[in-house]
Amino acid sequence: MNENLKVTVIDHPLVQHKLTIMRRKETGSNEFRQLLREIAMLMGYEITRNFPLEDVEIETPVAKCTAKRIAGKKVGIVPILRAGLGMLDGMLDIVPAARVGHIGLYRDPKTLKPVEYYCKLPSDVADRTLIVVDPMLATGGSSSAALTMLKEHGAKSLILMCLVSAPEGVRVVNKEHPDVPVYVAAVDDHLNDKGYIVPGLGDAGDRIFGTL
Ligand SMILES: O=P(O)(O)OC[C@H]1O[C@H](OP(=O)(O)OP(=O)(O)O)[C@H](O)[C@@H]1O
Ligand SMILES: O=c1cc[nH]c(=O)[nH]1
Ligand SMILES: [Mg+2]
Repeated sequence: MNENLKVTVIDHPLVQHKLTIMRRKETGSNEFRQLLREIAMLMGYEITRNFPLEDVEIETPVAKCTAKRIAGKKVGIVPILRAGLGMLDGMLDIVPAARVGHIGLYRDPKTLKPVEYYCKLPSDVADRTLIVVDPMLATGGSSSAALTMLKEHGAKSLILMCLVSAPEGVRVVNKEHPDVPVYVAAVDDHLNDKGYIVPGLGDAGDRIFGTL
C-alpha cells in the first residue's frame, strides 16, 4: 500500500461488504444511513479492542466473584457535522454512556479549506478519550482542524475514525497530529480536482441527508 502512512485499516469482512454497498451510486439515503450506522458500530468494536480492563468484585445471584470492567478514561464521541452524525448512533449503540461533543465544519468548495461554524463540547474533555468521527478523510483539512480545536479545549487523548480516506488526508493528519491514531475502513486511490475521493462514495453528507 501507500509508503509509510500511519493508519489502521479495519478489514473485517462485514465492514468491507457493507462499505461496498454504500459506495454504489444506486444505494439510497435510507440504506446508506443504516449501513453507516452499522459500520460505525463494527469499527467502534475494533477500535475499543485494546481498552484496558481492571478487576472488580461483584456478586451474581449465585456467588461472589471477580469480574472485569473497562478501566481508564471515559469516552467521548465527537462527530464532525454534518456527515459525522451518521456515525454517532452506531458508536452510542456500543458505548451508550459516552458524552457527545459536536464540531461544525464545512469544506469551502473553492479553497477546500475547512470553515468552522459550531463547537459544543463536554466540560471534561481533558479527562476523556475522544473518538472523532467523520465518514470522509479527503484533504485532511476538516479532521485536522477538528483535532486542533479539541486540543485547544484541553483534549489529550484522541482517536480519529473515518470510513473512507485518501492517502493525502491520512498524510496531513499524520503530520499535524502524530499523536492521534487513525482508523479507517479504506484508503482509496487519490483525490480528484474537486477534492473528492476516488473512487470514494461521493458526498457523504448529501447521501446521508438526501440533499444531493
Ligand atoms: O478532508 P477534507 O478535504 O476536509 O474533506 C472531508 C470533509 O468533507 C465532508 O464534509 P462537508 O464539507 O461536505 O460538510 P457536510 O458534512 O456538512 O456535508 C466530510 O464529511 C468531511 O468533513
Ligand atoms: O469524497 C469526498 C470528499 C469530501 N467530502 C465528501 O463527502 N466526499
Ligand atoms: Mg458534504
